[in-house]
Amino acid sequence: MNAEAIHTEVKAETTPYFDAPLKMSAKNVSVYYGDKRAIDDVSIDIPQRYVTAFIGPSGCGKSTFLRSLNRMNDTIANARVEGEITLDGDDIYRSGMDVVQLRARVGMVFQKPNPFPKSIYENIAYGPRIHGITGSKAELDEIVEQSLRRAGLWDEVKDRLADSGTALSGGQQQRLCIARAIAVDPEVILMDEPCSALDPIATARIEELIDDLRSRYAIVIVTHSMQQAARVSQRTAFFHLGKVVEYGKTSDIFTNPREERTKDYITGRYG
Ligand SMILES: Nc1ncnc2c1ncn2[C@@H]1O[C@H](COP(=O)(O)OP(=O)(O)OP(=O)(O)O)[C@@H](O)[C@H]1O
Repeated sequence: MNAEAIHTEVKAETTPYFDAPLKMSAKNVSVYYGDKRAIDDVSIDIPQRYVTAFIGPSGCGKSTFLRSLNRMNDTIANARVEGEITLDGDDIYRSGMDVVQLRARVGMVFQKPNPFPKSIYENIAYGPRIHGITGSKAELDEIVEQSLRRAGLWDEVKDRLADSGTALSGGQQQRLCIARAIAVDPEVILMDEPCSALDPIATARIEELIDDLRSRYAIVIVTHSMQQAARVSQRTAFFHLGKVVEYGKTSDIFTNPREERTKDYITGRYG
């Protein structure tokens, strides 16, 4: 293999920003709501087994961009995505892409915990069942237990799996939603301000959980809390007015930002 071929191969497997395997890549992505451009020509790579935080002032497009990573914007009538987003090199917007399957591979956890109004067990079992992941009841039981264990909820709910998911505390509900995302064996988990409705203790548990989960998944988290971004993420992208102003190692973004606008934001001069 010549030097150029080796270089190309390495580039294909790692992000240009970091020496980490690449999971998703967005190139020249713009997102419109009708005529309004909410995301303007964003290119960013999401590495495997890292937590990537999206920070930035309200309305700068973090959630819009996050939703474009699993085509959740498709559910918004006037939203339109331009550019290319790949998952393991495969264009997720290509024709013929199975969007239901994509959303299992790239799961999502929302700001407000949203368990189904069903039992704790059914909240987890529903996804594997509709995706045909499992055949027997014993296998399904196993997936339910394992997902709840990974989400750090098993010990609290193992004796009440038939109770309604909505009867749990807010923090438990959010861990249930994380368990529900895990149950369909995702590769990427998108989290849109997952702690904003939680108290500090429940928040700390979710943050610990995120840290545990990153050994298996690529995680992307939108957060308004810079302390949270600094605590849980290894990579941070600073969004402003629909653009990514700066993207890099979290420690660099918070201690040594290159851009004046990043510095202003992290020092609380605006936002
Ligand atoms: N469904 C929608 N229809 C029209 N405009 C929208 C829609 N959703 C978001 N927008 C607009 O797109 C821009 C980006 O919004 P977005 O929610 O992505 O920002 P954000 O950075 O996540 O904000 P926040 O931190 O407040 O949640 C904003 O101007 C917002 O008003």
